[in-house]
Amino acid sequence: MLVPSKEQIDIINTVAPRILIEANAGSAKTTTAAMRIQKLVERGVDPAKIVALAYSTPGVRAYTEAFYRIGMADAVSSKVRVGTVDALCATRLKRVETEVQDGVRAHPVKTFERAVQVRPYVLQAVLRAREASQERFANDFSIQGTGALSVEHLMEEFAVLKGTLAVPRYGEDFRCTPAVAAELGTDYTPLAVFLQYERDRTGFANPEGERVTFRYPGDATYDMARWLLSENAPWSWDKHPLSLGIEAIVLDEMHDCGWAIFTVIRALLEHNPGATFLGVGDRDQVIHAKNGADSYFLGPDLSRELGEVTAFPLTVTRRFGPAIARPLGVFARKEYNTDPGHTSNAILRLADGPKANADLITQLIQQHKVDPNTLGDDFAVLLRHPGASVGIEHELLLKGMTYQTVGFRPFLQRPEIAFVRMLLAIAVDHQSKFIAHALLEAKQAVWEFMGANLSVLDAQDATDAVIHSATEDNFRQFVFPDLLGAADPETQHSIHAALEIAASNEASKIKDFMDALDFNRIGQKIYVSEADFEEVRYALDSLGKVANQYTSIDAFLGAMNMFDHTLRKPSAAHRQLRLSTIEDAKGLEFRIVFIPDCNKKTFDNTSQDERNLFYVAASRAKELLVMGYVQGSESSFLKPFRH
Ligand SMILES: Nc1ncnc2c1ncn2[C@@H]1O[C@H](COP(=O)(O)OP(=O)(O)OP(=O)(O)O)[C@@H](O)[C@H]1O
Repeated sequence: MLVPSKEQIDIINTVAPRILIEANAGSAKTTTAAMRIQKLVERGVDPAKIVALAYSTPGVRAYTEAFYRIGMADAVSSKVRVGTVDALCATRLKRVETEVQDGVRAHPVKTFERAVQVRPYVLQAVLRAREASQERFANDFSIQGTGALSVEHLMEEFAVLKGTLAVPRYGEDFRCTPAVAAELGTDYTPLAVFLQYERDRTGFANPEGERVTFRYPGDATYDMARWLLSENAPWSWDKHPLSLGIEAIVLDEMHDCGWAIFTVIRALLEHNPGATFLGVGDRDQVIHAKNGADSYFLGPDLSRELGEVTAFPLTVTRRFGPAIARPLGVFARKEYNTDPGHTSNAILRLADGPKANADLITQLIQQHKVDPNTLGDDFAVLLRHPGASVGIEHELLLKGMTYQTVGFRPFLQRPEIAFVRMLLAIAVDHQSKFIAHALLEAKQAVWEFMGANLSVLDAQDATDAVIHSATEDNFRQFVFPDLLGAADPETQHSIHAALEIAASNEASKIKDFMDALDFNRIGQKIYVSEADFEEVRYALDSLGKVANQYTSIDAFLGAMNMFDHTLRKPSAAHRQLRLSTIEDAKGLEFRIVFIPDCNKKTFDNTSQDERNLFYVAASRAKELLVMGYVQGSESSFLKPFRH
């Protein structure tokens, strides 16, 4: 059981209605928030009337772990309404939207999780916005052609426009002009496409009022926030969706809060009179700046927005000792106090390539006597790029070690890898079969990468049905040739060429096979974000290196099928080594943290986001932080850890 410090006791007991804590990573912010929730319950507040919100899913997990750490009874922790702000908004809006009106129940709004699902809508909006701009701003509309190559950039702009709530906050005078776009910090083209996309998404032109067709992550918060600011909200004021009888609102990851989230929080406070507020954050952990996060909300102006806010300090880092805190403080240029009795260690280790990284992982597990039963909770490998995981995963499998991936799929479940495996299997007529799950993923991947009609909204459903039902033999013999026949001539050409090369069954030809496949061109049609595409290129490149280690393509495919069996055996997460993205480790902590590839190429010091990602990763370790690097290529971020 944790004994609260004097600073924590002050926070737990204060009667101040609005509280803000800005403090370093590991300084017990989430734990203190959990302690305060516990105290409120002891004082008689119904746990079901407490909402504990976070920006991200890992932030939500951090609450659960903090509840456990402080020994909160299950009967209490299971009642507290824990979730992301976006999930809360989605649930509340669903209530409004599926309400029976005039005897008719409205259709539920679709939820899209993947960029590829909204891509056709973005492309459609590009066409329509260009048409609409012909009259007055034809010269300012900069996207030529279909806009396929601009989708990534457009979606980034959309995320900022939504997170900052820029358009609804502009007021009545808003017009879509180059001048207004500049005022909002964007350009005319993305603004025009954004407005069109939103019109299509929300059914804005519908005379009976808006009818939202789909939501992408962040949209529920955006819809809730913009309706809160408008006079045409789809709810009546006596049935306000945020009027929940809540008595306390806690917001973790407040550093990721932008105007959209803030507007929802402010409305929650307004519509739940008497509810107290506790916000916690650390501005060095902003890794979602591109979604409109604004450190304004951690500053003194918060009082202007919410009424008097009392700031409380948490000045001592509890997670790790001086050996990690001192260099981390130098890195983040801030003071880092620790408990001097807390021993921890930060070390740099040479590790060049997947085998060296996998060897280091197993060595660390042995040296530090990590209990196999709690491996997943005690040891985390935090990756800047999931694509970098392919080689490491393969080496771990060769050692007979299984693992879990957090924030990305295991390499054999990556669509681009499933696609390549299926093509290779067809090329060499490989006889050992895909296991059921892997087969479905491979068939879907082939369709996705070869689907000629991605911009047709309904095509996916129809094709999905065919693909679901095809056996592997049927798929290879009939569906695949059909898909190939329907693909564009360039795709046909590159796939034919690639299949011909792979037919030799020589593993050394894999590189030529990949080149012929020309994934750069195929992928351009699929990936919305250049960063995603980079990951995919990296993953395929690594797969090529993996395949090269086998005597033939046949042998490689056989091994992959075997690994599929091993990996898909159910096993408890806490027993499996955790390979996680840094984003997905936010708010969490582990006894040992290993950050591979702390090289210039991986952490290149180009943006604040990049620095903050390293800060988040390095501040997750309780006892031992290990940073791997390649001689002569190390990132400048390691400097403070050298002395
Ligand atoms: N009173 C206490 N005594 C000892 N350890 C404590 C105390 N309070 C918190 N801790 C420990 O401090 C560590 C960090 O806590 P927590 O995760 O709440 O920090 P945080 O500030 O939310 O971190 P981050 O911003 O990195 O997510 C945890 O291991 C927790 O158990």
